[in-house]
Amino acid sequence: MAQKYGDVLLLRLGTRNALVVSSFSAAEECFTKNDVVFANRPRTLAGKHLNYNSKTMGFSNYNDHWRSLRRLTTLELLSANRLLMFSGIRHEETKLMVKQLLKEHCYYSSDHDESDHNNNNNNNYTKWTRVKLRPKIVDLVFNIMMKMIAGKRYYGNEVVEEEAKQFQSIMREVSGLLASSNINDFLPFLQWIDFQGVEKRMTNSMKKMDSFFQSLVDEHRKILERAESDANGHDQRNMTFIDLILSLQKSNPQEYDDETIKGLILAMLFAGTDTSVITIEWAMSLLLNHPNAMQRALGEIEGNVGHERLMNESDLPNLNYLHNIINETFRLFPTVPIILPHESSEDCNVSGFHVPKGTMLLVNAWTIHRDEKLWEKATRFWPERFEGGDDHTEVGNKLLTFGAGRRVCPGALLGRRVVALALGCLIQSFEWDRIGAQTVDLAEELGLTMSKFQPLEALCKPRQAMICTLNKL
Ligand code: HEM
Repeated sequence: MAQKYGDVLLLRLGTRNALVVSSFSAAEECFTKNDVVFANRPRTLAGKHLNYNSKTMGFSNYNDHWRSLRRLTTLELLSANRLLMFSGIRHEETKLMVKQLLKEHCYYSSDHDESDHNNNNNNNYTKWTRVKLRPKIVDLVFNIMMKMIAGKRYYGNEVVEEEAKQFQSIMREVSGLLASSNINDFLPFLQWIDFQGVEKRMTNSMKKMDSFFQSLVDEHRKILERAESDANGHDQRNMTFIDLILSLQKSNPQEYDDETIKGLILAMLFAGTDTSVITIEWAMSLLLNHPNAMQRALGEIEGNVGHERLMNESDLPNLNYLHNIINETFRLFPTVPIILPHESSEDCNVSGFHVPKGTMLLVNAWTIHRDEKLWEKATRFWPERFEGGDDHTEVGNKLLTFGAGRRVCPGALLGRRVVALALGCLIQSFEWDRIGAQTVDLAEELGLTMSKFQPLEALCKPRQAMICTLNKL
């Protein structure tokens, strides 16, 4: 049964109600006036398994504990100060991605030999080559996350082969299962159809993942203990997220137990990787279809950074147009088109509707981001619309890319940095073009996250002005 009132739809799905919100004003009402009521997440099949115990940060069924876990995440792990400590990792990994692209996709022209290359002859690389960008970005983002979490890289070169293979296989398995359980999560009355199959496979995969994460925690615990018993008592390594929570565990073992650490690793990997990868791919696709915007972004980077070095995070505050491109990408292709479900903990009122306790809230960010009443020329890619403001301006606030209210994404700052750094370095280092005259197809793949249906393939070659710098990376 369904009741509709303006852009708000109340569905009764068996024992479950869902409130579907497609207007900014109704969404605002849910996340401001009713923020406390909608602070919980519903119990979903994926959530149940992405959940070590009732405490785990992330997706569902941890409603009693989310406040303390959010505090840990936002204040201890993903705060601006803490992120600054890890900026070296992000810079190093982005540099490695650029280096790898250069190695795999750039050739010497036939009339130059290796010595030209060594002499940094600027005419060496003249050929356009085809690049499948998504695998490169996946490697980059996973490596950044796992370096910050555990000090390990599992993709590309310089990895411990066996461990990396195991990690990659577990990630593939769990991602596949999460994708297959999504429809059941949104339409719970369908769960009986494949409930047994999906649930059984999920239990097995989660066991594998649990033991993998436990071995990481044990390894870090041993290293910390060894460092403490060392005569100097100095640990020379860079701290990782696991180390940071293990040190909190000492003073508060009940709050920060191993289950919490594993739950946090899991939440960060599943909430923080796909989302950033998808955004970078959409942004590059949009820029290929709008070469003038690409040119303007390049001009801004060249003006602020030059050609003598690869851009880094300290350049980001000067690159307004790059941020405008990213905001416009977030607007047109929000990675999480329907914001992760919230649930009402008591009866409330939204846009004149009586919403019963236990109703699942589904906010349609995709529709709101393309609402003509809210955005001038709403379907047009026009980064300039964000000019003269930042995310706290009126326009910026209409973006629901990271959700809103108490459960707003705690990784927004990190996500934005990773996207901006990767995109900026790709624009600065390489020339990009479409394959053929056709524009890049912007069809979307349906799912909990909204990736590009056709993975992006493009032509690339190093920028002449950057060759010297790139050869030195
Ligand atoms: C472009 C990048 C990203 C996008 C678009 C994105 C988007 C979102 C959205 C829409 C939500 C739901 C918010 C709500 O329900 O109101 C969310 C939640 C979450 N995100 Fe992100 N995210 C990104 C990056 C990250 C990163 C890098 C991390 C962590 C390392 C992260 C961790 C989380 C977690 C843990 C939650 C659940 C929060 C809770 O339930 O309280 N996200 N994200």
